[in-house]
Amino acid sequence: MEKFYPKSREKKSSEEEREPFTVLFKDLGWGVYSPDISISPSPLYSRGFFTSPIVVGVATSAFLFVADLVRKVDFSIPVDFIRAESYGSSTESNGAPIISFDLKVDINARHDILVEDIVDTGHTLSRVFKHLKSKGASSVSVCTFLDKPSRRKVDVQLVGEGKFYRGFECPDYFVVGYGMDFAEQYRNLPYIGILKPEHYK
Ligand SMILES: O=P(O)(O)OC[C@H]1O[C@H](OP(=O)(O)OP(=O)(O)O)[C@H](O)[C@@H]1O
Repeated sequence: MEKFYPKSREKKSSEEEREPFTVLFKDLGWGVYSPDISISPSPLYSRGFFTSPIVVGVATSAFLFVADLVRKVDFSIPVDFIRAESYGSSTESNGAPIISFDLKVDINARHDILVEDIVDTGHTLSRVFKHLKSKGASSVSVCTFLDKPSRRKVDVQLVGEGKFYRGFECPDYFVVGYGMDFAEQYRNLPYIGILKPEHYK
């Protein structure tokens, strides 16, 4: 199998050989995030009319990216989580995610920034968008750490003036770490790895 290593590393150690994953993105510091990802207060803020957008993290996998992202915002911003379940312990989406955990904050007439770890088939995003729209969101933007456009099955229809921000395009491998799991394992890896197929096939 083709393996992804940072260009600077030519040889893998025997320890890496034993790991169930190969490293895809290692240094997840803010510096490597796309400069496209920025959250700025509206110009009305200075006139006292500013209403902050609401950060909506998609649980569970986005929890680390949400934590890193909001700590880079230098004004008060509400944060809430929603859960849309589409994968069990399998590596394939079942194509029909359900909202199994809903927001606490009122998003009616507010601008939302939906924060995801990865957009794959687009089913989860599509379902959550529909839900946020039904709750009266004025607009919904997406901020995803990884984007796997090669696997997209449904078009991402942004809500209102919403925009699509992404950190990295992800090759078509099953990735774990930085919040992402396989059967609830590996979420706490401080980097992103490609799970070796022999561990899930
Ligand atoms: O674009 P899609 O094909 O819908 O896949 C993307 C979704 O799948 C993952 O969540 P998952 O359902 O695995 O739940 P988790 O966040 O609890 O791990 C990921 O966090 C996204 O929310």
